[in-house]
Amino acid sequence: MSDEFCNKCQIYENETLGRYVKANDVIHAGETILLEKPLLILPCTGEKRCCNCFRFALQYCSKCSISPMCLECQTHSEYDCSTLMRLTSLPDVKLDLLKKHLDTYGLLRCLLLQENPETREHFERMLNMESHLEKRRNTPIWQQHNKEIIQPLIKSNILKGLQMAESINEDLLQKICSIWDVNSHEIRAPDTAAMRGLYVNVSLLAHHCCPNANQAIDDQYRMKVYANRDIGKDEMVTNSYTNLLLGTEERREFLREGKYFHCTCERCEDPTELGTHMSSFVCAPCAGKNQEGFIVKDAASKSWKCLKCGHTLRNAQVQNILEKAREEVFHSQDDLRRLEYLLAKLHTILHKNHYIIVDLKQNIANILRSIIMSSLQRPGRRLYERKIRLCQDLVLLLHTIQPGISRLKGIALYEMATASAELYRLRFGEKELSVQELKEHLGKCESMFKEAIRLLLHEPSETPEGKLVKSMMNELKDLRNDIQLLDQPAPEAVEDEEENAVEAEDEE
Ligand SMILES: C[S@@+](CC[C@H](N)C(=O)[O-])C[C@H]1O[C@@H](n2cnc3c(N)ncnc32)[C@H](O)[C@@H]1O
Repeated sequence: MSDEFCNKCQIYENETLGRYVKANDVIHAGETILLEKPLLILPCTGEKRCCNCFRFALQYCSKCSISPMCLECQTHSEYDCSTLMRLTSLPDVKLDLLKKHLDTYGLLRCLLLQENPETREHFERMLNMESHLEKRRNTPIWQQHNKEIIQPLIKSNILKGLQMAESINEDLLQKICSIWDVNSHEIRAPDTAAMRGLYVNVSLLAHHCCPNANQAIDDQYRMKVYANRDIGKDEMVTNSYTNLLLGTEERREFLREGKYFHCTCERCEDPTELGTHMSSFVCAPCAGKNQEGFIVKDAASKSWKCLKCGHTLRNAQVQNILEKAREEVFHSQDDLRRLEYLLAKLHTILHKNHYIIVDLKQNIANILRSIIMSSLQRPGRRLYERKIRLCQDLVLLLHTIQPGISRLKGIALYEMATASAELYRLRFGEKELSVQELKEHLGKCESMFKEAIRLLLHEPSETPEGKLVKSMMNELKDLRNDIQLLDQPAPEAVEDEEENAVEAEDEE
């Protein structure tokens, strides 16, 4: 454990969670809890990335003949290269089999941690991580790993040359694959695609669907974990293993399938998802009577029921509606008019915060962003108004599910501030706002900017969000200058005043 982590946190263990982490003392919002280097970085399943720089690999190392490399890198870890050179030159080693099954290389890299005296301790720490090996035994994922990774690696004969050859068996290899599935974190490759990193300490944090800690990865692939709100003494430190903008069933399914537990956090246990209704349906009978009723999944009976009138939906109906909605969203991608039409349609079936609606709105907001950014002329006011409304909806929702420091909220607020400032300038240009009104509105945008910066300030400086903060600070400066200029009298007003003064002097 790093010193900072040791001072701030303590590891506990119980039957439900396994190991988890609690705060030794109050950790304040924004405070760094942990900054950790990855134990190892691997590409995602089925991808071939340079083992040195992680760009896409187009060839293999000329020395060891097995490590994927890009066209620019010439070398990689000296220890790995010389060990692999020795292994690949053994008689009977089937290099083609290894190259055909790309993911064998990742597993081989894990075993090399044990070969190298300098990283042997890393190997032990990796093996000490949660694997859920027994829960996975003979499941489809077990069989897939066996077919695609483990058997090809064994049959390639390369393992026979390792010092630990005697202790390698199918269970050990399955265990390593499981550890990666349960504990690895998604990280951005240089081309912004996903890779996987293993972080020993970060992976001790338990999951929560409204976590109290955020994590971010810097340009050196270090993981920073910081408190997103004040964490009390002896409070559990939690992060999120899943996308927080999904509904309860989807989050739970992801956690059950990939992380082997049933989430019982307050958000998951509340059928209204803390009042956000991110999984609720509009009740048609209530709507017919001009009333507002929402159908939620009753936790005890597991049936879908309106909170107001008791009207029910069958599970099959719910699945059918969701499947169709998802399909329509998929087919409307990038088509603004179709997305808006679909949004209007789904609003009659799903709650305005339903996760499919939220996803649709984010799609629309992304399209509007690219229209605004690519326009040579200032886009029309309706576009800005739409953008602002979409950002407002998201910010309101995030206030509940990510009440503290939130990256998503910071970005949404920033986009709302820039679109609002543009809209007010446009309205001022059309003489709809007076100078005083424009000043007041821009003042509100300034507050939004400041809040957005506060929410993104703890992101490492070399991440896209960290870089955004820098440009936001410049934009904030410009906005403040604009507001100051509005305090100065307009040039015509100055001229009029000067003329009046001269006339007054002449009269005297
Ligand atoms: C990344 S590991 C966390 C560390 C792990 N508890 C250990 O002892 O190594 C993820 C595993 O922790 C457990 N876990 C994490 N959060 C949990 C939660 N909210 N409820 C139940 N189990 C949880 C699950 O077993 C999950 O597969």
